[in-house]
Amino acid sequence: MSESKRAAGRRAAEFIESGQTVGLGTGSTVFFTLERLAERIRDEGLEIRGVPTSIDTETKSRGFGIPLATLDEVEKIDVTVDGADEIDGAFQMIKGGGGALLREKVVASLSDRVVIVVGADKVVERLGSTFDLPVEVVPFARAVVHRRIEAMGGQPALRMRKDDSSAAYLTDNGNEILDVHHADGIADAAALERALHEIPGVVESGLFIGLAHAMVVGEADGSASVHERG
Ligand SMILES: O=C(CO)[C@H](O)[C@H](O)COP(=O)(O)O
Repeated sequence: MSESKRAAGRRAAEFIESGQTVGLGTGSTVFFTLERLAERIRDEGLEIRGVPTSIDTETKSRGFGIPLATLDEVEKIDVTVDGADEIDGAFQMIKGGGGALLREKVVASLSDRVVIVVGADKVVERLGSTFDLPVEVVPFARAVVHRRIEAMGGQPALRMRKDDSSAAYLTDNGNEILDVHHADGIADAAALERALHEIPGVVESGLFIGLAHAMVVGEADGSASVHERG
């Protein structure tokens, strides 16, 4: 599993060129991109500035010595490398397993090119078949959003912290996440995305439609293949 993530993450770092502003996604696959970018900065003098999509990525990037910028300091992003929880043949994705979906979507929307790095197990025929859809919600409205999503046929579950505090997980933005199960998967991701955004209290959904330009798929044998969206 981590060998496929490593292969994809490191391969994507090879596409980055000096002078670029680079969106830095979140997760265990992107970790390997950060690792390889740090090597290239050290060994080749690669000059980039990274825009992190989470506090976790910011911390890791600083540890690797990658120069960083905030969205206040950049007008656009040349290329973003990010992971996904599922991606289908049309390059539609479920993201947000790591809770960073809102910042990830903002950064992706500002990027000329978005490269998704995944292990082969993340490529699916139908979104929602292996992973529940994260939806970021304002805590005040959580119960209302929960009921609205249930009425739409989803089965939401409040994401909890992984310690024993019995407290709800909070995103970097102070919001909560409902992980929504769809028993038969998601038939029409674009329609669901539109419907979710019509619910007051929904901050963002983990459906990423039309945002990815390429995907790098890593395999357990350490190889990786690059696929461009048609
Ligand atoms: O969307 C994300 C975080 O919000 C991640 O990109 C996604 O969860 C994939 O993570 P990993 O590379 O650890 O499997």
